[in-house]
Amino acid sequence: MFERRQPIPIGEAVQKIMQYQLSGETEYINIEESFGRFLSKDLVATCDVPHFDRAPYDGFAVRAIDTQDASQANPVEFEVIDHIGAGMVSNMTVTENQAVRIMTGAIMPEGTDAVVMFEVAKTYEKDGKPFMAIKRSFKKGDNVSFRGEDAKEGEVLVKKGTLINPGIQAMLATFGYKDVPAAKKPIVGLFATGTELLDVGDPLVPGKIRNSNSHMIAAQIERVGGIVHYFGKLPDEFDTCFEAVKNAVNKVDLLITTGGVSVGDFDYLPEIYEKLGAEVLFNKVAMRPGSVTTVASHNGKLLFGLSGNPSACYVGFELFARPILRRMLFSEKPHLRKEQAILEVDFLKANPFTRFVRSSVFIENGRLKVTPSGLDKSNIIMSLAGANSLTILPGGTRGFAAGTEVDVLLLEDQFGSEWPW
Ligand SMILES: Nc1nc2c(c(=O)[nH]1)N[C@H]1C(S)=C(S)[C@@H](COP(=O)(O)OP(=O)(O)OC[C@H]3O[C@@H](n4cnc5c(N)ncnc54)[C@H](O)[C@@H]3O)O[C@H]1N2
Ligand code: MOO
Ligand SMILES: [Mg+2]
Repeated sequence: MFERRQPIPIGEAVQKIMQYQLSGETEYINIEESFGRFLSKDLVATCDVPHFDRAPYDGFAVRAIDTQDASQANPVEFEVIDHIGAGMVSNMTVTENQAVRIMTGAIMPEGTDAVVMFEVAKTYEKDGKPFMAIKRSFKKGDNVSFRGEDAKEGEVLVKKGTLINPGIQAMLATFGYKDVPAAKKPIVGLFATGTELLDVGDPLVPGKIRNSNSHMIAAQIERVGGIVHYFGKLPDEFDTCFEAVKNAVNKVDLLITTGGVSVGDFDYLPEIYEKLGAEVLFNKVAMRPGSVTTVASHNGKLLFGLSGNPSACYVGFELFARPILRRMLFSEKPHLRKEQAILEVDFLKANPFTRFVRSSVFIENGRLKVTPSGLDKSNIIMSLAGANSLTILPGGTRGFAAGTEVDVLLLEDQFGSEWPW
């Protein structure tokens, strides 16, 4: 029997999902493997950096007080009593008019409080002993890199949930994090449903198409930070699909299917959820594409029934599956980052529902601009390639003229947002 569905607002649908406090887990991984992972604990400075006062230049470590009378007319002379490079420690204590020849990175010798760069010192020997003279004065602290100037012990430097980038790798190493607390990657199960589906290597035959959704979503899952567990494709047969879904749920943290969620005669996902005894959170959302996106919960797991239509599937994943996965990766801003951009071209389709247009944002003269990345229909694949954003065009409108300021969700930005709608 044909079932008429009641669409719910997008924000409500997202909230219904986010109410499931799926918590992330920590695993300690070797720093060598941590690039591109998410921190599961705040990164705290375990020591001051640097942890000793040091020279930032090659030159001479001196006592500033001994330089105060130096001028063009009155060079001041220093006896050079030691010579150290980075990693070496002088055991001399510098007293009046003495200096230590010091290289960048070396610890400041006892008694010294300023560094004279080679460029401003004249070096010579007297009675076989090294000396240097300067014609200007220095203040205490001149050319010294102080203990703790980079970071202070105990400081929280990076929040949990942050993607580990090369700079964070440097921090982790600096603070001795041989083992890095990282968010365990959520395992996302994936089925593509559809009797029409061929594998990538199969030749085309009438009525059948190659399964592109599972390859697309696999990449989306990885982009978000999860691990894909692809269970394969399923024909539109109730019993086969029911058994497959039932067996898969317990093997993964979250299960995604594509196709078979609408009201067609071979769309079995709604009945599968019913037979499983799953609680359907929603089965229609006031949006385009992806209106048929259905999400259910079963045994504490979320089941995402994404549309079979490629663009609808793509958008459904980004709006509904991404945030809960990012939450499992400890993110405090798990949603797509929202920004404003200027619409570059007219978009004249009337919008009964809020529309998420696959689009391409770019910066021109310091302004964020956006243009659709191709045809805007939910069965379209090609517009996805150039999409780095989704333009949000609110429902109940008759289209938008070029030059209008619109909201965009950035697909490849790691900053995220707390709650964009
Ligand atoms: N009477 C109605 N018909 C439809 C409605 C509706 O409200 N009333 N909604 C339409 C909308 S909107 C969408 S979106 C689709 C959603 O359909 P399903 O999610 O049930 O998906 P399927 O029927 O299985 O497939 C739809 C379409 O996508 C192709 N497909 C499926 N899987 C893949 C894949 N893995 N790779 C590439 N392409 C795939 C499939 O061949 C179909 O062409 O329903 C509308 N109908
Ligand atoms: O769910 Mo359909 O994708 O609205 O276009
Ligand atoms: Mg269908």
